[in-house]
Amino acid sequence: MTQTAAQPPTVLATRGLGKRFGGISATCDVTLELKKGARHALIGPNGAGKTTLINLLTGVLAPSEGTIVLDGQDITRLAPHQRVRRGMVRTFQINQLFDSLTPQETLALAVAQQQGLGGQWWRPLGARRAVMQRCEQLLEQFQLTSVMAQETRVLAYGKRRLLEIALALACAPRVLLLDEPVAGVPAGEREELLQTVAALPADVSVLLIEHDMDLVFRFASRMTVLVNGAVLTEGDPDSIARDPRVQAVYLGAAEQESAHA
Ligand SMILES: Nc1ncnc2c1ncn2[C@@H]1O[C@H](COP(=O)(O)OP(=O)(O)OP(=O)(O)O)[C@@H](O)[C@H]1O
Repeated sequence: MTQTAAQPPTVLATRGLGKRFGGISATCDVTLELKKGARHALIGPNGAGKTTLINLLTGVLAPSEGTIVLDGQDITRLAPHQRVRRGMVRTFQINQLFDSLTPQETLALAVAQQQGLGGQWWRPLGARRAVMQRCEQLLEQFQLTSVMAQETRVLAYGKRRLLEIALALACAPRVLLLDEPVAGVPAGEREELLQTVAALPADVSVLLIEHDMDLVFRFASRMTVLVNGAVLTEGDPDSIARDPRVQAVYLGAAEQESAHA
């Protein structure tokens, strides 16, 4: 009898997930499994339904049908903040940071909240030390130490994106949903961001939505391809790159784009 390696457990799963906007099916019967520690990418051409799926997972949108299960518990009807509390955290395509706070202040607030101290992180000395230690770790991990005391409004765009991911990690996620982390980042600032994304903690399961195929293929060990709201196929990067259906979808999308240019 051959012995198969034990599969990591599933952290996040959707079953038959669907979302309709009037006559449009933005998400159609999506069944997806994110394994513990996964580096999983969700790809697909414009309008494939990636953002809608993330909005369903995070609770911003309610599904028309189907279920979402996090760590074995049905979270389909939970509000976004309840999902964050259970360990599902996202970043956004567009920066959602407070411009007048510094990276250090931003992270201190999030870490204090996560450690149950609310806005009172400066009160008990021991607790404050724990908050500041975690902040220092995050600032270092995300190459933000040199700019930690500058207002976020003056930071380079790549640094702002790094702060966003650091902020998501400050919430101690079990599942991290990264929504186009390099979108809008100038070429010169991309490498630092790519490396940081690649070095995210191994125990955090990551679902990445990304247009930049360079990042996708460097990062992901598993990929799901969405087309017209439905799963076209799923597999490891090699099999996805070789799949003629995937090539046809991307080629078709590129031809449409150049025809409209
Ligand atoms: N609030 C809405 N009302 C009506 N239609 C919507 C709404 N949100 C999304 N759609 C439609 O659902 C489909 C999927 O859109 P979605 O934004 O999820 O795709 P996407 O893969 O994230 O696209 P992109 O890569 O361009 O961000 C599109 O046809 C879009 O027009």
